[in-house]
Amino acid sequence: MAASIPAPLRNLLFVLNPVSGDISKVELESSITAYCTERGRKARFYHTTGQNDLKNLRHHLQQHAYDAVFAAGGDGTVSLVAEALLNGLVPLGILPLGSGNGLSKDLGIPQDPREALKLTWQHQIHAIDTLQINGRFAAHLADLGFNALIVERFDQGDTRGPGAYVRIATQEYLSYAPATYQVETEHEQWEGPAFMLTIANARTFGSNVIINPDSHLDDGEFEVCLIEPFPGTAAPGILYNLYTAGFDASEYTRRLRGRQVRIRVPGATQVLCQIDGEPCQLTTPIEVKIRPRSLRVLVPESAVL
Ligand SMILES: Nc1ncnc2c1ncn2[C@@H]1O[C@H](COP(=O)(O)OP(=O)(O)OP(=O)(O)O)[C@@H](O)[C@H]1O
Repeated sequence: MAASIPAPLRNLLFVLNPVSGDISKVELESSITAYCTERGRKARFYHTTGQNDLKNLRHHLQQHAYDAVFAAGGDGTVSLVAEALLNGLVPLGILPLGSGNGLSKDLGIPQDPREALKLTWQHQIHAIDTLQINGRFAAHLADLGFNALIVERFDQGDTRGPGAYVRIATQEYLSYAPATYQVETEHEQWEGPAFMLTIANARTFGSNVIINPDSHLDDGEFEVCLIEPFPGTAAPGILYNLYTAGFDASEYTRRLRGRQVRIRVPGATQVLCQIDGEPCQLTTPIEVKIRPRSLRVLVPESAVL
């Protein structure tokens, strides 16, 4: 992946989600300010509210000039800031504060937010692909099927963290009824029932599940990763594969690749989806398109994407 040698980023905006992570945002703001001031950078802060954040952030970015905008929050905040910066020259930085932090992991960004602050003065800038899913923005991973259901239940629940996610997944697994999908790329077609179907721009979920090994964020294509219904006896092997970059090793998994994909769900006009960790309903057929190299991102100097 080609990287450009960046000019120093002096004027920085930090978009903070006050409710993500269990770190004090007051302390975080003062440590960011101190860190930036020591290095001749100017830090400003923008707080999300959970209401009209995209529209309001876009308006703010039209009124002010920044050299980089950092998302300080979980996957939802990262996706929000990424969408606001889409197709522009200003790069996205990430201070991971959520429970998953998927895109930051795929970009090789340190998971300690104070370590990630180094990106303000030591970084490479890369341009990565993003996706358009029924007109909605996606930077990382989206799902139909089982994982979308778990993300929705998790979102509705009071408890956070990996433990809550595993508990919900275990409860839902026993009664889950897979839907049938028809997937059509510009190269091939596939039809059948699927336990889950991941629309993958990236490689790894925040849970460290590697759903799309050997993929690249700037290759101008994305993958549809399918896990077909499997007997309980196959579950440990599939799980092992998912944590060891062996997605393709199972007879119950397959991947399709393309720049444009249409997904039909016979009998359903609306389906539950999760996009970058946020649940939503999508009208069928679902149309997915790649936006090649449409987002500039800050990554550590040592990162290999
Ligand atoms: N001030 C706020 N009050 C309530 N909700 C907010 C506020 N700001 C943002 N949100 C909501 O927070 C969600 C995004 O959260 P985010 O993903 O950043 O953190 P998280 O859920 O803790 O992390 P993760 O997605 O990694 O689990 C969005 O649904 C957004 O609408």
